[in-house]
Amino acid sequence: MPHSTSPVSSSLSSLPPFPTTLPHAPIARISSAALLSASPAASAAVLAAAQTYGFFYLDLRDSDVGRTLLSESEQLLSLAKRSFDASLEEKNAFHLHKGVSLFGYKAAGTVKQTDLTQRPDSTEFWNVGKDHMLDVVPSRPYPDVITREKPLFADFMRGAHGMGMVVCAALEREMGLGQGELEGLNRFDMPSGDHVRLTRKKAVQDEGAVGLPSHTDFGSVTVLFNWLGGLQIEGRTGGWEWVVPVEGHAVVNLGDAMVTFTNGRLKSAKHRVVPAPGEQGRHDRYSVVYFVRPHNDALMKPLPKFDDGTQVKVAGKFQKQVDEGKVYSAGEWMVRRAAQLGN
Ligand SMILES: O=C(O)CCC(=O)C(=O)O
Ligand SMILES: [Fe+2]
Repeated sequence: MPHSTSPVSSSLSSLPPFPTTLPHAPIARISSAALLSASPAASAAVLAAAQTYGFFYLDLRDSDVGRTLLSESEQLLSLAKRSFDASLEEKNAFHLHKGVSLFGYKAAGTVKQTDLTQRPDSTEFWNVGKDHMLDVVPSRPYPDVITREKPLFADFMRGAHGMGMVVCAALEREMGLGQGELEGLNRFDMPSGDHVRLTRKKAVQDEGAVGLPSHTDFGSVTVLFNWLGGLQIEGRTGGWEWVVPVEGHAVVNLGDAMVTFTNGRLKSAKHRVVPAPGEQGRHDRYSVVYFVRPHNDALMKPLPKFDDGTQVKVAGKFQKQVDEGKVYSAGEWMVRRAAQLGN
């Protein structure tokens, strides 16, 4: 592909702007080019973000890998539009199986409620496994609209996972870890829970609706593309702050596995999706997400440097067994966490 420095055209510019009056989360913007060249300042910015908000914007306009990801995220956005257009009956034929596997279709209204209002979520997903698109394991069924685009998924997955590894490498440098210590827990070529999630939340009919209830991601690194507001993170004083989509940037956040590996030194921030505000709410809201997860055989325990005989609490429900000395493999952990997703 010829080298290009021109910005990737984005569908963001065709949507109404995010209202200027709402509070933006003041999260850092970090250059992908700087991170790819192991810049100390960019690496330090990643660590600072990982210790405070647990979220940052990754500028993808300034590197080849970044620009490819931007262009593929746009292609996956149009695929998402086509794939959700099928009837509910057609989509439900591929529904995920609660407590067994995360992959497949998830209808709106089936995510476990965590918000005080206990209202059903209003977001649909297609969770498409990395192992299925890269032939690491035999694939489960997906609709044709997805299987036809296997090369696009595979390429996007490789690039997004690679960006996750660039983030891990920065954290290794900044935390005095061995080179590859975090990366080695998230192998792309081994069976894992890594996947692309396409989401759709239909244009707002009810402003009190829950897009996605508050949660933490349970893997290592999440690389997220969205085009309309709605994502919020818990600010440092406890209130919700808006993570506003920024042209040419992905939103990156850490999940619970990184909290476990570093025994609480890094943060997996609580976040949620609410209806897009103002004029934006008149449009269907989509997101394209890549979840880097530890490979299935990785052990969910602190790295030697951070192992002091105790293990910090994440996702309370399973803590009792951990306190009693149980070490989960990532594979077991994912199945248990997936059970919380509802069916
Ligand atoms: O759609 C978004 O902006 C966020 C989605 C999200 O948090 C998730 O799928 O875990
Ligand atoms: Fe999330």
